[in-house]
Amino acid sequence: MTKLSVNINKIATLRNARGGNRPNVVQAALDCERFGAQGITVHPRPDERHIRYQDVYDLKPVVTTEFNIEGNPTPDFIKLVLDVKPEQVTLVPDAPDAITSNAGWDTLKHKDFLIDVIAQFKEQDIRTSIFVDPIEAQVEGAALTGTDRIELYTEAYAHHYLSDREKAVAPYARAARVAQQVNLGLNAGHDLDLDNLKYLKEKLPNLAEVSIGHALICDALYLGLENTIQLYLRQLNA
Ligand SMILES: CC(=O)[C@@H](O)[C@H](O)COP(=O)(O)O
Ligand SMILES: NCC(=O)COP(=O)(O)O
Repeated sequence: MTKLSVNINKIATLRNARGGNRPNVVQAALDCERFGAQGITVHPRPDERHIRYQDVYDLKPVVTTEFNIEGNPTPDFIKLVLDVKPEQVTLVPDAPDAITSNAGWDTLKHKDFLIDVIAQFKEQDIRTSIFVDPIEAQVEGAALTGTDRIELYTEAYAHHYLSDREKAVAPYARAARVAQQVNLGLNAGHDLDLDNLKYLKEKLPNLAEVSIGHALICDALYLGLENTIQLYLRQLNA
């Protein structure tokens, strides 16, 4: 089974556009769970333009599914995660001014840094995942950091899916096989949507979890949140 974790950053973006508390991010997380989501993902950034650090503290006591916090492990982020103790932390090497995440870790170059940070989280029984491009050497490098899982960065897959889905998925299928060989759990995310999700899931049999935000929240504007979550779950479980 592949779990669906809903990334609620875009709910926070909408709220922040006006100030105030509409839509209510905590209520939205609870509703996502009520509608079938098996996890809630947040990705706080240093400028707090989406999810704020306070949201993360507010969400922890109420989220009853898997809570996944994503972000670049700056000292502030590490403190937040160690305070909140989510089920999973996903390390993403995004620059503070990047519009969204745009690359995976170089696990070979940053091996010592990742080993140190991952050890801090694992000491507190927080499952770790690191965001990587679908490159076999990077997956092997990830295994040397002590992480429990990797999250494959699926932007390239999503981008090329409509023109040639077989070619688009090939590096991901290879990376997934390497992950299995080196005993790493497998997550995936970025730009996944109702069109491209089912095929990815078919080609990556060991896919444990996807985190989806942007497209899912856009779909919910037209289809409603409950219906949308059900449609995504159907793509994963067809
Ligand atoms: C790691 C990743 O791909 C997501 O966390 C993504 O960066 C979040 O989406 P936003 O950039 O839209 O907040
Ligand atoms: N880890 C990926 C994620 O949380 C959501 O990415 P996106 O669906 O907003 O592109």
